[in-house]
Amino acid sequence: MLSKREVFDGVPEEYLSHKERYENAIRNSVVAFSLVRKMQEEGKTSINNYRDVVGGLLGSSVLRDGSPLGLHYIMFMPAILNQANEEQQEKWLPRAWNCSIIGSYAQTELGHGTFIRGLETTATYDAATKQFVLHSPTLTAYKWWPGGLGQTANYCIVVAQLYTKGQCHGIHSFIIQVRDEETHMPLPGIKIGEIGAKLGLNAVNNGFLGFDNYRIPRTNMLMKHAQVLEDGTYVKSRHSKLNYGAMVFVRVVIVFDMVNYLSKAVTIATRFSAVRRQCQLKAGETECQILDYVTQQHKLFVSIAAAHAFRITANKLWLTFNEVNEQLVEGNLQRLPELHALACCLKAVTTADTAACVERCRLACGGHGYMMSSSLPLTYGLVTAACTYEGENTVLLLQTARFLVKTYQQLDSKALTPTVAYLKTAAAERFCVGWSNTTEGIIRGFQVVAMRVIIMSTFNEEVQEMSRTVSPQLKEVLHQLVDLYCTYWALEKLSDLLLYTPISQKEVESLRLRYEETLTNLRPNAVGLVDAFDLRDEMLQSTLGSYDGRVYERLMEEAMKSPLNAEPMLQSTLGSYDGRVYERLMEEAMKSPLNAEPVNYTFHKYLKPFMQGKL
Ligand SMILES: CCCCC/C=C\C/C=C\C/C=C\CCCCC(=O)SCCNC(=O)CCNC(=O)[C@H](O)C(C)(C)COP(=O)(O)OP(=O)(O)OC[C@H]1O[C@@H](n2cnc3c(N)ncnc32)[C@H](O)[C@@H]1OP(=O)(O)O
Ligand SMILES: Cc1cc2nc3c(=O)[nH]c(=O)nc-3n(C[C@H](O)[C@H](O)[C@H](O)COP(=O)(O)OP(=O)(O)OC[C@H]3O[C@@H](n4cnc5c(N)ncnc54)[C@H](O)[C@@H]3O)c2cc1C
Repeated sequence: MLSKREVFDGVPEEYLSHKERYENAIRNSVVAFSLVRKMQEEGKTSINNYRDVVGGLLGSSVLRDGSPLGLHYIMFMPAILNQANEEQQEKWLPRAWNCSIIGSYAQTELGHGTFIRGLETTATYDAATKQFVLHSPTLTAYKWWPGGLGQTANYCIVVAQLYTKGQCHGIHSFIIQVRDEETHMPLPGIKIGEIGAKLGLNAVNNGFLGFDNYRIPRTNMLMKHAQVLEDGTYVKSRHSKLNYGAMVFVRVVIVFDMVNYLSKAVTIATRFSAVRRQCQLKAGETECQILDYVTQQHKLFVSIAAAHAFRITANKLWLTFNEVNEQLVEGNLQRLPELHALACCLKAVTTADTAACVERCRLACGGHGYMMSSSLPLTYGLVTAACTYEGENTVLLLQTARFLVKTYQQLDSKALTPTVAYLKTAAAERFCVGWSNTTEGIIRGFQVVAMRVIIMSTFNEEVQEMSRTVSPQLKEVLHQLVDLYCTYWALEKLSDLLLYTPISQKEVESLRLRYEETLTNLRPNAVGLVDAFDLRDEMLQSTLGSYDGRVYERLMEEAMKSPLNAEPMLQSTLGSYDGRVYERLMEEAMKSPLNAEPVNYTFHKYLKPFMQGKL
């Protein structure tokens, strides 16, 4: 098994070229996902519960900047489970599950990502041959972004506008082979490659895909929800948005992902803050730990509380997701809009907050936080991408707003679904809720704010759940975290509270004092709280956050690994753009060294043996 950082004669991956990063990612991924296959064979993971296993691997040090095989598990397989009929699942799932085919998910195009009803790729049914003809009518119709598609996947789910009998029926999903299974060469009518270097996730091998009147069998349209019969008759789905199911699933999974990244970043920053001594609280004294500064506590402690809040929320969202999907199977679509709104809101809020908190953790570590070896810049690159993919955050919050406004408009005529029932209470109190500086008082205040602006999501604290299952000592600390999280956001959103609740100036002042008291109360447990995330050094991969606190020795050891300390010069930088966006993006993509060859050597050396179960 490859050791976690030994690649290319011991050169850490930060110093690899773009092409070497990809080749290294393939080597690491086939080894890592062979473990998943071994667990499958031993019955330790199944097609319905591999999320934790794959999620753990994708967040691990072995695949620290993503994996070309990630989308296979994250979207290709869930899309088959969610949108293929039984016959199609029998045909495709076993091959996907044992990785004898590697898939991706191709929805976004050069010209469209958010407005998916505007996608340009067409799938036109030819009844004479019982085939669909896939075509990219323009450059902007090229699929752009699908993970793993550049040089790795040989199949993918393609989302295209379905035409039959001269009529367009909107976007539908198709499973399409894009490369030869033996040679890995792109099939005739397929134009494919990778899109080039990105801010982060440079091991994911995001690709582009164009079709030139490419034919597939009718039965390659995923037909669980809608169908096209042999004569071209279109049978529509019970609900037009059931085809969006794969996106809802990934939005739910992303919330769990944010818990992992936020826990990692705040562990690194808190431990470093306990080791780092800088300046004196009183002249003549020894320099104090920077963790003793209230300003440092203000930067970090709310991230500890947020990691717990997000974990509780993610678990609750996962329960809701499974409940609603069980109801969908029984034909009950009643809670689908609520699930969509929840998944949109929580994906947007947790990714935006995590990106902000990870950046704050980096800033809290001074210059050492800016080092790649701290792992904080890499973590930021990973989480900030999540604000964009799987639905850009602004757009997803608008979806939630749309649902809340609609719910409010039906407040008196329709039973409310569980997660918006608070709107009834807030409405009943006619916004004149009395203010109290308690956790419950703050939550109620936000419910009133939400009621008024109908775009704030409310924060469901699971305090009762904690009091049943934890010791008095732990309960006290967890309550401190709850208090911290609520008072932090009450102070952050003070303008709303002042506008819409009767909070008084005196109460704001005591809220501020209470906030600082809570920081002080949490200080003695801060390192213990991040130790409780139980993240091994191998996971953190950080010179600043290692458990033993040997920060400076590690910084120097890592610095000495730079080839710059052994050689005079390294690569140059790339050219800039002239404003012709799509053509320039494609021209830049074609500069990638990966696109210079039809098939990278790692296919024959690693990927093919892995897919044939010979590794
Ligand atoms: C399993 C292993 C896990 C491992 C975990 C490890 C790692 C972490 C995980 C993930 C990270 C890694 C990789 C990420 C890969 C990312 C891949 C992608 O990015 S795939 C592409 C994603 N693209 C999008 O998300 C596109 C965003 N746009 C949309 O979703 C839609 O365009 C829209 C914004 C929702 C608008 O759709 P539309 O225009 O059709 O609808 P509207 O007219 O706005 O609304 C009409 C109506 O429909 C309702 N609705 C909309 N969507 C849904 C839905 N999904 N479900 C249910 N209902 C929906 C909407 O509410 C309206 O209802 P009403 O008001 O009643 O009319
Ligand atoms: C790392 C990464 C991996 C990805 N992986 C995949 C993948 O595997 N498969 C795949 O299909 N896609 C993938 N994507 C693409 C991703 O889903 C899209 O980037 C995303 O949906 C946003 O679409 P866009 O990039 O076209 O931006 P746009 O939709 O053009 O948005 C650009 C800006 O316009 C704003 N905007 C757009 N519409 C509205 C509106 N109605 N109201 C207000 N503001 C609006 C947005 O808020 C945003 O700020 C990936 C993207 C990234 C960054």
